[in-house]
Amino acid sequence: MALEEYRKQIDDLDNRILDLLAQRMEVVKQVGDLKRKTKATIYRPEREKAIIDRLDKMNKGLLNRAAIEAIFLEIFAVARNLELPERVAYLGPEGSFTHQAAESRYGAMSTYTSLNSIEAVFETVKSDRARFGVVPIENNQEGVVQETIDLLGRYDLNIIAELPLAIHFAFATEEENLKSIKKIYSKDIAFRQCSAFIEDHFDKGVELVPVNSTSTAVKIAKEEKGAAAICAHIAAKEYDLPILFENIEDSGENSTRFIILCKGHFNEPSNNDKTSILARLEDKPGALVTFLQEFHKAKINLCKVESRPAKEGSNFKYIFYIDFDGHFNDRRVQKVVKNYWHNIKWLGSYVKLV
Ligand SMILES: O=C(O)C(=O)C[C@]1(C(=O)O)C=C[C@@H](O)C=C1
Repeated sequence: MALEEYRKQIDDLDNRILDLLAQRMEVVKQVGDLKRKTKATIYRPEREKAIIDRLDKMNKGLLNRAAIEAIFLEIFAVARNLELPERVAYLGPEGSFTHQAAESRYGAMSTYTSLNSIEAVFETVKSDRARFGVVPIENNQEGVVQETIDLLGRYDLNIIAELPLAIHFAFATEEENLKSIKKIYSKDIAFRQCSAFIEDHFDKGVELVPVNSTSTAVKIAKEEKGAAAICAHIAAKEYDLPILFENIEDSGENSTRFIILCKGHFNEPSNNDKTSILARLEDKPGALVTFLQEFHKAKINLCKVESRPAKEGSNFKYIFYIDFDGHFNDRRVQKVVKNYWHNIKWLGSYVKLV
């Protein structure tokens, strides 16, 4: 068949897809009306997961799960926006990895606010200037983001979803020849994670200049002669700085887990959930072991236990951030926590992705 013939077929199929999408959005609009009347929650991640699970199961075509997910997450994002435009606050600046993570979930139709600190994201969601907040909670090379854990203790917000993102760094510059590069701008952490690339391509004469974000690095490299940036792909694209090398990080397994914050939101169980809590245990020998043994006895898998010093004025020396498998409403979980009501702050139960 000639190319023109194939294209004709594609055009016909696209027309039908668009028509079906428009029909879907008509129904979504009615769901939105209903939800607004009953004050029900717009964002239902467990329902979105159930749809993707179902489509993945029935799918007989060429699409794999990742492709189905990519297409439908965008459809859900448009749908949610139609039900109620949602503002998403994230740890900026524009072009940061957090921005990339936020866009991967909320798509191109949502309204975004870039903020300068993790606390500003918490504050913005708390005071209803944004419905959702996206912040990093841990990187598999660098460990947990302690500020996020501490803020989860201080603010009454819920974790409604986790977002794992593979972190890749790009090397971007206006220079065509590496020999012309005198300065490389980036974040400290990025220099550490791309040290082999830097050693392999540059001699000691090149200056590594740490700045507060990889987007700032891109902005400077765009203006300054002889400068380059190590940055997120999205940042180089945003400021139109040519990428010379992609994926320059030392380890191919660098990933960051982000969380989505929201006020007063409770996800229904999805059958594959994770729960996050903060536990304040008494400062006496064996308190943590006894508490954790309860999980063991109930056959609940612990995913993460992090200790943080309790801040002044508290009777407790340490606060423990704990992630475990299961929904807070599960009978097994309720059995464990029932003797610890006063010690526990429930942060959220959400679909487990990591
Ligand atoms: O089923 C719902 O509750 C909807 O609002 C519809 C819909 C969808 O597009 O399928 C949209 C948003 C929710 O996060 C989940 C699903």
